[in-house]
Amino acid sequence: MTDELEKNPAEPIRVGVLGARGRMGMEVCKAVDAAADLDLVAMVDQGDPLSTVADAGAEVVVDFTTPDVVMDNLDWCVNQGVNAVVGTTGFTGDRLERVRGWLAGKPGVGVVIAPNFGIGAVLMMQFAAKAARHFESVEIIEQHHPRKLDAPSGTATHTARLIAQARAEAGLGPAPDATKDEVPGARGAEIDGIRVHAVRAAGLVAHQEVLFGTTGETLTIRHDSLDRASFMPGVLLAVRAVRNRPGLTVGLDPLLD
Ligand SMILES: NC(=O)C1=CN([C@@H]2O[C@H](COP(=O)(O)OP(=O)(O)OC[C@H]3O[C@@H](n4cnc5c(N)ncnc54)[C@H](OP(=O)(O)O)[C@@H]3O)[C@@H](O)[C@H]2O)C=CC1
Ligand SMILES: O=C(O)C1=N[C@H](C(=O)O)C[C@H](O)C1
Repeated sequence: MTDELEKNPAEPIRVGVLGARGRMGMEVCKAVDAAADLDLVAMVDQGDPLSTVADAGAEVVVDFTTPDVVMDNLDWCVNQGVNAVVGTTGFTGDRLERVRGWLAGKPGVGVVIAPNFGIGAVLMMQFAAKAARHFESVEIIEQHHPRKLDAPSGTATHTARLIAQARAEAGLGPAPDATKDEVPGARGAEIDGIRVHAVRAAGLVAHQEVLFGTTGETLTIRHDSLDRASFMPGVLLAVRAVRNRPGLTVGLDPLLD
């Protein structure tokens, strides 16, 4: 039995990375390269043809590009029958529906899209959703490095949606707020009725606070990614799982259960 296993070791998963020269892409290439059960077969960035991925026989593509290009990348992957793990932001409900539509025509293909691959960040969102029904007030403050292209963050948007859903299920109305917005934007953006504030400052990586308030008490749930290495255990978990999860998986939560 041991001999058999030694003669036929499981084949490494062949992985291609899109956005390979970006901040996250470089970290993913390093993590995939260091994993014995994964084989980094393609590194694609702006200007490189996507066919590089197919030519290299990638079974799983990891996409950390930009919201502008990720849908075309994903459409291509699904069409080619390549599984995808996507960290790129910008996934509205409408976009997710389009991805589901593509996957309906390719039943064997799996796609995992997660707004945040940090295990602590996933827990922070779960804790926030759990706390939401107990507090009349809630605001989200996300803080990121100043080279981030989008605001608010995908994580903040996802958290706001989870909180709004929990508040609706608990029968909570809008959070109390008598303030008149003297300067547009002073009270932040509103996502599903939840206020979201985006801070950009040098020195930051990716951070989020969810501030809850009710009579005589507040609760702050905070998560800090201090290094992009924090996202790698979640990315690798998804890379290893996606081939066995046909269809669309949104968020890392089902992979952690
Ligand atoms: N889900 C999660 O856990 C996380 C998600 N993110 C998200 O990931 C995305 C990337 O973030 P980050 O790495 O910081 O951004 P970067 O700008 O550093 O990286 C994006 C890379 O994608 C490249 N690119 C642009 N267009 C294409 C294309 N068509 N094909 C291949 N590559 C392309 C860019 O090239 P060029 O610079 O030449 O345009 C760049 O090298 C963002 O949406 C961010 O919010 C980030 C961290 C964690
Ligand atoms: O751009 C980033 O850096 C990050 N993007 C993701 C987001 O928008 O939520 C995840 C994390 O916050 C880092």
